[in-house]
Amino acid sequence: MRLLEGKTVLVTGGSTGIGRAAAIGAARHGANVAINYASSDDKATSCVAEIEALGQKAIAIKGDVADPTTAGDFVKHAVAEFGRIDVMVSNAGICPFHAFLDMPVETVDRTFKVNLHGAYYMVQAATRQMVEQGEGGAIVAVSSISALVGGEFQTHYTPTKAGVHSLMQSAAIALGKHNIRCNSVLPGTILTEINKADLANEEKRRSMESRTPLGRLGEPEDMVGPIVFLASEMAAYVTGAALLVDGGMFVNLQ
Ligand SMILES: NC(=O)C1=CN([C@@H]2O[C@H](COP(=O)(O)OP(=O)(O)OC[C@H]3O[C@@H](n4cnc5c(N)ncnc54)[C@H](OP(=O)(O)O)[C@@H]3O)[C@@H](O)[C@H]2O)C=CC1
Ligand SMILES: C[C@H](O)[C@@H]1OC(=O)[C@H](O)[C@@H]1O
Repeated sequence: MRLLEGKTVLVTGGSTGIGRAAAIGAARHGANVAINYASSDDKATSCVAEIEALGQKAIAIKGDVADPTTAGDFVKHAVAEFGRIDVMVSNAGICPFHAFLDMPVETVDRTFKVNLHGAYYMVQAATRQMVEQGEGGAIVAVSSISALVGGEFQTHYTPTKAGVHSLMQSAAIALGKHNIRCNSVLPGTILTEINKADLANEEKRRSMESRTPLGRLGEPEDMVGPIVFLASEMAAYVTGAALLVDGGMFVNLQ
């Protein structure tokens, strides 16, 4: 069953990792897709090519989500190409691991601006367009298990993921009257560029795996079903919800 037939889906941070998998997964479900990305031109181009090979339309628009003007520009390009938008997957994010006591101010500022402010501007720009269209829509924000638990080298990062989770709850209330649903997915540890260096430490990687009841870390593809589900009419009565996608890691305390 194709769950997003004829829909226009926007994905931020769609060049690699979870965003790329979500963009290609949405296309497999019948959507035309616009991706935003920051720097990986070749990967963005190849994502578009993969989507076109599936018989769907795609565009890639470069832009830093931390810049408040990027969001409006992204939505404008998508509407010019596809006529409307139906779904926004707000996914772009960074996690520059660093200790707390000597955390540079610039690292804190940048992480907040990309992960939280960027999500805010994107969700706002997408839903302004959806309200204008008058036919509802869906937002799926990529938060994290880190919205619920801490990380020694993520003191600047975990608050942004809690913020994204909270943004979806408040946006669900603000936008319910427009039939715009706002939900988040909370991935556990998914093997992508964001944690390649961190998980190159064999001991750390093994310890993360052993804490995961399903016995392995996640792959970007593991995020596709949950994101497509929340974006689709299958989730027509789901809003303000947060879906953990972590192989059971969160509940494994002892
Ligand atoms: N991997 C994991 O274990 C987990 C990841 N997450 C979240 O998932 C999301 C995606 O991360 P993941 O796929 O793992 O990481 P990747 O590093 O593979 O992908 C990050 C994506 O975000 C884009 N991006 C980064 N900064 C910006 C920016 N300023 N403006 C626009 N795009 C930007 C990158 O674009 P480009 O490459 O072009 O620079 C890339 O497309 C993040 O929000 C992360 O916090 C949540 C929980 C766990
Ligand atoms: C980047 C980390 O590996 C990843 O990011 C998250 O949000 C998860 O909690 C993991 O720590």
